[in-house]
Amino acid sequence: MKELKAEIRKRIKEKRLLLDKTCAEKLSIEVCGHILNIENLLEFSSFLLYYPHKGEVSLLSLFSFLKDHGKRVLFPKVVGKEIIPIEVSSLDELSKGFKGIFEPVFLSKSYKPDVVFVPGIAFDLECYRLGYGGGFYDRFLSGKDYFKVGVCFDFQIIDRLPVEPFDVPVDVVVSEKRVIRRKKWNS
Ligand SMILES: Nc1nc2c(c(=O)[nH]1)N(C=O)[C@@H](CNc1ccc(C(=O)N[C@@H](CCC(=O)O)C(=O)O)cc1)CN2
Ligand SMILES: Nc1ncnc2c1ncn2[C@@H]1O[C@H](COP(=O)(O)OP(=O)(O)OP(=O)(O)O)[C@@H](O)[C@H]1O
Repeated sequence: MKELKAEIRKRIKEKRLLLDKTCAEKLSIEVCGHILNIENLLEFSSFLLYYPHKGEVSLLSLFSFLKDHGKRVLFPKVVGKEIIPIEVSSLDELSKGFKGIFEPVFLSKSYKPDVVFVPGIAFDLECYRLGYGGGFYDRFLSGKDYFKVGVCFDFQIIDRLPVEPFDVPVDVVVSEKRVIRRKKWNS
């Protein structure tokens, strides 16, 4: 299982590095457009974004949109093995933290998000996710009722990922081409 996950991580990370910056920016704007079209999304009031790292989809264009609509915007801060969501009023409040990813400087203003945008190396058609392997998001999401939006470029979606008991699927996966909702057994 571990080897299979590692092999998929390597393959997709290589593809992601091939994407040029201009193209990634254009596709990121398309992904943000699909996100804003998710039904009822703007009825939620607090949103956990992430700062793009190593070729991830950038959601930074959503930052001012959400602020202008009176929403609380949070960014993850890594403390030990945990992710702490911290409110950010301006992107100037971020500086390089864990693995060189921009994160809030101060450990203040931690709030519970309603919506969590989840970065990933790969997602599958059942909305399972593969991350860097630290288990940060698995731990953060387990047992919580956040509305979870997986965010990626379309080439990061594969048919089926190997799944372990602690893996937490997202409610919807959004790429520039697709919006995939997780099927619920009871609906
Ligand atoms: N934008 C973003 N923020 C995030 C995550 C994420 O995946 N993306 N995380 C999700 O968990 C947490 C941080 N975890 C991370 C774990 C590993 C690496 C990383 O770059 N790993 C290198 C390994 C080499 C090295 O040691 O630098 C890599 O895989 O290339 C990044 C973030 C919280 N914040
Ligand atoms: N709910 C949890 N509680 C405790 N440990 C966990 C939990 N979820 C995952 N882990 C640990 O994290 C390790 C990595 O998990 P996994 O390979 O699924 O990471 P990932 O989802 O790819 O990474 P990330 O979430 O950091 O992007 C697992 O081997 C497991 O030991």
